[in-house]
Formats: sequence, structure tokens, C-alpha cells
Amino acid sequence: MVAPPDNDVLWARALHFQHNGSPALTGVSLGVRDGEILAVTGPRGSGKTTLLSCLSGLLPAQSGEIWFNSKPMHTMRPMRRERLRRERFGWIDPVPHLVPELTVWENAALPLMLRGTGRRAARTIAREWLERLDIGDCARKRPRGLPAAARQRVAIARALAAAPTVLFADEPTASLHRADRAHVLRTLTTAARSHGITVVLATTEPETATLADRSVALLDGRCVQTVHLPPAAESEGRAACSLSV
Ligand SMILES: Nc1ncnc2c1ncn2[C@@H]1O[C@H](COP(=O)(O)OP(=O)(O)OP(=O)(O)O)[C@@H](O)[C@H]1O
Repeated sequence: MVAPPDNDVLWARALHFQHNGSPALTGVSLGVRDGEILAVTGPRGSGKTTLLSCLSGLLPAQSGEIWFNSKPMHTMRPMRRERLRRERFGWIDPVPHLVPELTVWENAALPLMLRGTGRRAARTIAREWLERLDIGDCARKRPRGLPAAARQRVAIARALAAAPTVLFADEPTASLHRADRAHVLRTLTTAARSHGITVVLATTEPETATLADRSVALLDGRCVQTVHLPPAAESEGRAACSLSV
């Protein structure tokens, strides 16, 4: 077994995954650097969700290696992998899955409370993130009555509040109107940068990938291209993120 480079928080080699015999990943290798925002691009069905699911330990790859902070995840027992996922990784789905019986702040605080943070401390952290995502005034409401964009912001606040080492965002703005997308994405990437959170962001949209440091393109379950964002575009993207998150 070859150990991964030291500055890669996640490192995968030769990942293969089939859904019921149908190949979704066919030999994907990649590294994700600490604090990096990596976009995983590709058309529908190219394997983006499957890749994020394998990297996050949600789906065990059928072959290949995944290392997190230089520790092999692919040989971990399921219980240990589950604990790692809960404690170190965050996940944002294309559509928000919130608990309808809980208020907005309780939803955002849930991962913290499940991890043992006291209710008051969890509420303070959750409310700070809701404020940063411009939905602080919804904190006491139930998610049911909120527009889709607000509910997705709650899901993003919930993911960030837990301060994950790596945040996996699977087309996080797919369900939003175009006007909301740029703002929500900028907030997400700016917050991640300022808090040192590594992000693996699946997207079909080229303009979303421009907010990342680097993009990896998938096609039919294989990496076909890696693009480092040119410094000019990078500084432009970062300069545009003037939010105080
Ligand atoms: N649960 C499943 N059962 C069977 N096949 C699946 C399943 N999930 C994904 N696939 C297939 O695996 C391949 C990769 O799918 P995946 O969802 O990872 O791609 P994607 O790039 O994320 O696409 P999308 O943008 O549509 O979510 C596709 O051919 C898809 O049809």
C-alpha cells in the first residue's frame, strides 16, 4: 500500500463502484488538499454523486483505496467509518432534508446536539450560521412554510455549524432559482475558506466550478480532466466574496 501525500486531506486511488452491476466509477484516482475547494464536474450520470458518496464513506467502494488524513478508510470497520463520517464530514444534498417537527434553528443545531454539544451552545452556533446565511429571522419557524431557497440555506447552515473537516456538497444549488444560486454558493465557499473547511463540490454548471480552486471532470465514471483555476480568476472569485462569513 502506498501512503498518500501529506498535504492531501483525502486521497483516493483506483476507485471502482457498480450500482447493481452497472458501473458508476471505473478507476477514479484523486487527491483533495487541506482547505481546498474542489469542484467535481461532469454531465448527469457521470458518477459525481457516487464519487462523493465513496469519498465520504457513505458507500464503501468495491475496490480501490481512500485515505483521510493519512489513515486508510477503505480498511476501517463500518462502525468506525460511521463515527468518522459523523464527526469529521458534512454533507449537503441537492434538495434539503430537514426535520419538519423541529424549528429552523433546531434543524441547524441537530448535528451538534447529536454529537453531545449542549442545547444552549448548539443554539448559539446554529443561530450565528443562520444569520450569516441571511435566514436568522426564520430561526423559530418550522421549515415547512419556508421557500425552497431558504430551506436549502438551513441545510447549508446545518452542515457548516458542525464545523466539518470536509464538506461534501452534491449540487447544493440545483433546486434554487438562478438568482439565488450565485449568492448561496458564494456564501458557502466564502464561509468554507474563512473557516478552513475543505469542500468537495459536485456540479454540472461550469460557472459554479469557477468558485473552486481546482476542478476535476468526470465522464462515464472516469476522471478525464483536471483544471487549476488561473490565479486571476481565483483572485477575482475570492475578491467577489466580500461577505463577512
Ligand atoms: N441507486 C442506483 N441504482 C442503479 N444505478 C445507479 C444508482 N445511482 C446511480 N446509478 C447510476 O450510476 C451512474 C452514476 O450515477 P451518479 O448519480 O453517481 O452520477 P451523477 O454524475 O451524480 O449524475 P446526476 O447529476 O444525475 O446525479 C449513472 O449511470 C446512474 O444511472
